[in-house]
Amino acid sequence: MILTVTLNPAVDHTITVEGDLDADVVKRASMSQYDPGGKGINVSKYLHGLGVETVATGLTGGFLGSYIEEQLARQKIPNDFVEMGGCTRLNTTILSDEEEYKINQSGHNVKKETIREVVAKVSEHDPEMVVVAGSLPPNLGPATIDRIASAGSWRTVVDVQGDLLKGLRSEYFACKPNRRELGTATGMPVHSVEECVEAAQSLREEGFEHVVASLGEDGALLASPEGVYRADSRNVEVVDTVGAGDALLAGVLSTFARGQSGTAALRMGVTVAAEVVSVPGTTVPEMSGVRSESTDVPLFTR
Ligand SMILES: Nc1ncnc2c1ncn2[C@@H]1O[C@H](COP(=O)(O)OP(=O)(O)O)[C@@H](O)[C@H]1O
Ligand SMILES: O=P(O)(O)OC[C@H]1O[C@](O)(COP(=O)(O)O)[C@@H](O)[C@@H]1O
Repeated sequence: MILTVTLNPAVDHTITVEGDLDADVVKRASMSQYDPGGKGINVSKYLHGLGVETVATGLTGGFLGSYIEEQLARQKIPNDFVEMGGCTRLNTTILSDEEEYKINQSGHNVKKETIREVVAKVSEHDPEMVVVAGSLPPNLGPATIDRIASAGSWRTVVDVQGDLLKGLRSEYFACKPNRRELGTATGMPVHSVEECVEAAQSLREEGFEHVVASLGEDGALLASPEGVYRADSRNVEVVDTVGAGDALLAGVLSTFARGQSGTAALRMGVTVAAEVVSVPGTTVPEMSGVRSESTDVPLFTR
C-alpha cells in the first residue's frame, strides 16, 4: 500500500473568467470549482483512480479540513488525518483567457506533539511506500521529513520544494522536483534538457535512488540505477496544469508498485499527467485507457 503524507493540505479553488483580469474591475466567474488538494492528497486521488491501494494522511483542521475529508470519503479514497489545531488552507487558481494565476496560502504552525501523532499514524498503517509531498507548515523543516522517512522500513518518496530537498539527509527511494526545484536543490543551471540531466544525476549522488524530474511542456526525465531516460509531454489540449506534477508522480509510482521497470513508469507518468492537464483543477479523469496508451510514448535514452 502507498501511504501519502500531506502536512500542508489545501482546498483548491479554481475560478475561470472571460477575458483578462483588470485592477478595479469586478469580474464574474464563468466557472468555479473546489477540490480537495495538496500534493500528497492529489497523489492518493490519482493512485486510487489507477486502481492502486492508497491511504491519505497528514494534517487537517477547521471547515476546509472537514471538506477535504468529506470529499475524499465521497470519492471512496481511504484517509486518516491528524487534527492540526488550526484551519486548512485555501489555494486559488484563476484561469483567464491567456493566463493562469496561482495564489497558495502558507498554512499554520503546528505543535511538536502533532508531528509525533503523524509519525505514529504512518507506522500504524504499515505501508510499503510513503510519499511525503507538498509544502510544510511554516515552523517545520526538512528534519520532519527525514524523521518520517527513517521511522520504519518503508521506501520513501518526496515531492517537496527545492530548498527542502537540499536539506534532506535520509535515504530516499525517489524525489520529484520540477525544473525550478531541480535548480534550487542542486544550485546547477537547468535551462537545457542536458543541464537538467546533469542536475538530476547529481541529486542521485545525494541519496535519491530515482530522480523523476518534471519539465512542464518539455516532458519529464528519470535518472535511475538503470540509466537516464526522457519522455516528451503528450500533445493534448491543456485546460490548466494544477496537479500535473502530482499526476506524473502517481503514474510513475503506480507502475513501480506493480513491479514494472523505470521506463514503463516514466511512460505512464507522462500519460497520466496529460490526462490531468486536460481537465479543470485536480479532478480525477477517466483512466481506464492510460495503461495501454502509455506503451506508445517514445523514450529517449540519455
Ligand atoms: N502543457 C503541457 N502539455 C502536456 N503535458 C504537460 C504540460 N505541462 C505539464 N505537462 C505534464 O505534466 C508533468 C508535470 O508538469 P510540471 O509543470 O513539470 O510539474 P509541477 O506541477 O510539479 O510543476 C510534465 O512532466 C508533463 O508530463
Ligand atoms: O504545498 P504547495 O507547494 O503550496 O502546493 C499545494 C498545491 O499544489 C497542488 O497539489 C498542485 O500541485 P502540482 O500542480 O505541482 O502538481 C494543489 O493541489 C495545491 O493547491
